[in-house]
Amino acid sequence: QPSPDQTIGMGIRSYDPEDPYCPYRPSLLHIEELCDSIVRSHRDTSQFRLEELQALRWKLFSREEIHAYQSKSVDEMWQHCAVRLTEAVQYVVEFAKRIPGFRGLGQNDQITLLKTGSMEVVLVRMSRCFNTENSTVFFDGKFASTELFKSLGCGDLMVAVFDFAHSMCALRLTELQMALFSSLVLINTDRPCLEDRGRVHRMRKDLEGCLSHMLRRDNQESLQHKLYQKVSVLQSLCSLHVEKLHWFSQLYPLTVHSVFPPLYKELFTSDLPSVDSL
Ligand SMILES: CNS(=O)(=O)c1ccc(CNC(=O)c2cnc(OC)c3c2cnn3-c2ccc(F)cc2)cc1
Repeated sequence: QPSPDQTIGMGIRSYDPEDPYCPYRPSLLHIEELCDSIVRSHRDTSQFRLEELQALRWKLFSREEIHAYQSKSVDEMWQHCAVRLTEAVQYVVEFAKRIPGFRGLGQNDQITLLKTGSMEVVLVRMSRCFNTENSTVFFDGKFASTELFKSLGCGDLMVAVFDFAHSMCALRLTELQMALFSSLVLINTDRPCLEDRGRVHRMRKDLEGCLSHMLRRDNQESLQHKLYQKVSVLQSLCSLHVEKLHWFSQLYPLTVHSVFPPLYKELFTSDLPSVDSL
């Protein structure tokens, strides 16, 4: 029997790795603590709670409001979206910083992982604010369909972004599953120019262990390969975004150079990243 001092509260035994009766294997306790930390970080860095987005889901833009967006010039609408996208990325940067171990990585590796992964996590998170019943996404305080983004001149990109959000909704991820998947999208050992790949790999193994443990616990192992299949779609979406940005910057070099948010430029153009914007 466990010694009395190991029983706290409602008969829950404290964790003592030396105790043969210990209910937790160190790895299981570690996994549960890691999951708690990651889902808390995800919640704290998602600008809206799911209930808030749910309550807003039928707040649609009027014809006049849509027409006003569609009447914006290409560069005006690009500026507007760049600001929104940068805001979403800033929350992802904050999420990354709270992933246990992330701040232990070298500064350059943190920047490399964010430069290549932050947009991917923004796209994963967009499924939280996507209404599959009318294919609208929460943008600027109301729900909008792809037609609102017409003046961007990136119809194919926006359709792909909406389709991806739709396909993520179909997986019906819990916040914990989305949080763990988002951390795995960021902590990716295949990113180019990583200096300490081994350290990223060790973080990733822990996170993979968390995801597979939680999928097993929820009896949803089939989700595992569906999630990993999303990674290639994410990467092609991000390449398309960078391609469109390159096309836009050819047409409006001054807008990108002097009006776009610095963080947006550092993450999505070939300018060398500077630390202070992260
Ligand atoms: C992520 N957390 S959340 O609480 O669910 C949450 C959800 C939504 C919003 C406010 N909407 C957006 O930010 C937003 C909505 N739709 C987009 O695109 C359809 C956005 C957004 C930001 N960038 N882009 C975007 C632009 C161009 C592109 F190629 C890819 C993505 C705030 C917060």
